[in-house]
Amino acid sequence: MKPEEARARAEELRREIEYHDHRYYVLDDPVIEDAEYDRLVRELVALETAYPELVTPDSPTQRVGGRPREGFVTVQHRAPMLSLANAFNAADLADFDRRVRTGLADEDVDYVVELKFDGVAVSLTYEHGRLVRGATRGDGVTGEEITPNLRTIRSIPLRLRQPGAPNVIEVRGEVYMPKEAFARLNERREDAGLPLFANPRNAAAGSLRQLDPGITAERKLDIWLYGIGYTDGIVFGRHSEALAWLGEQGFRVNPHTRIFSTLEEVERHLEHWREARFELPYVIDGLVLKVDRLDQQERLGTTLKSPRWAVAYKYPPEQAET
Ligand SMILES: NC(=O)c1cc2c(N)ncc(C(N)=O)c2s1
Repeated sequence: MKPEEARARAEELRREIEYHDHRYYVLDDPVIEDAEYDRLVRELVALETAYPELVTPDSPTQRVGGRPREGFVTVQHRAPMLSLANAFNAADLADFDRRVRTGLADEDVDYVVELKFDGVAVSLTYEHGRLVRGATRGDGVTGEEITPNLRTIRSIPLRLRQPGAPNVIEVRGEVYMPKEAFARLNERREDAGLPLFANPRNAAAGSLRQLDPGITAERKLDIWLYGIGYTDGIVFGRHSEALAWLGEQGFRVNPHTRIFSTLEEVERHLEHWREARFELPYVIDGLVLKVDRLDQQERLGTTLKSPRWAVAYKYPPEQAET
């Protein structure tokens, strides 16, 4: 095969593998048999081995890369990752809603209501559509650079759907360990006489902060994306629009998000999830309410710590795992 044919075939294989990764890991709806998928990957690995100059950082073969690092580098988030004020009951919610409507001079308000995942908050930076950096939230301003670890999470796209990719976009989400994976991991650790993780959040945090990405890759982590930080080259009018765009770009966005325009509807929704959350294959500790229109978010602004346009409604902690 001539080099330019190899380059063309490698790019064709990458797109095909990316498509199937998206179907399998993001949509949970594969359209190819595992054996056929493995054949595609083997062909790409063979091509990249024969023509090493073909290897690109965003090739699906480069997910579990690099030697273990000595330590973690810290990075500054271009836009701070704020924490959320909490609401624990109907009175707290009514206070939040009143403050929002007062701040907006009684304009109509739509709330986007999303599940609140009990995992590790991370920020993914894409430049010209390619994943260039991943970091933990840290203290909201400075986080730990964990790009190689995040690249092992197969539902994280290494490049965005072209065209339409902005120059820079920081995407926020929560890395978590599904309940099933957590139970299996602790079983293995018990058999190996290792200390057990207390809960899926600790297991996710411990798995993400591995200096060896090969270990992270074994831990079956996953991610939900739910926010956008700094952007250059794209503007959204509503948070719900940003979520839809994330889904179109191939990100894993949670299907239980809803939009309501009255507090009564929000409260009915929160009551539904008070018990329904235990049926989910991942842990949530509440739900998050966000004012949908971004111009209204701007007008409400933030305190030093938290946005005035969002609140986390928390359920009482789950009974300790028996
Ligand atoms: N600190 C924050 O801003 C957030 C934290 C979380 C979280 N742990 N889970 C879900 C969401 C969400 N759906 O927006 C948010 S937002």
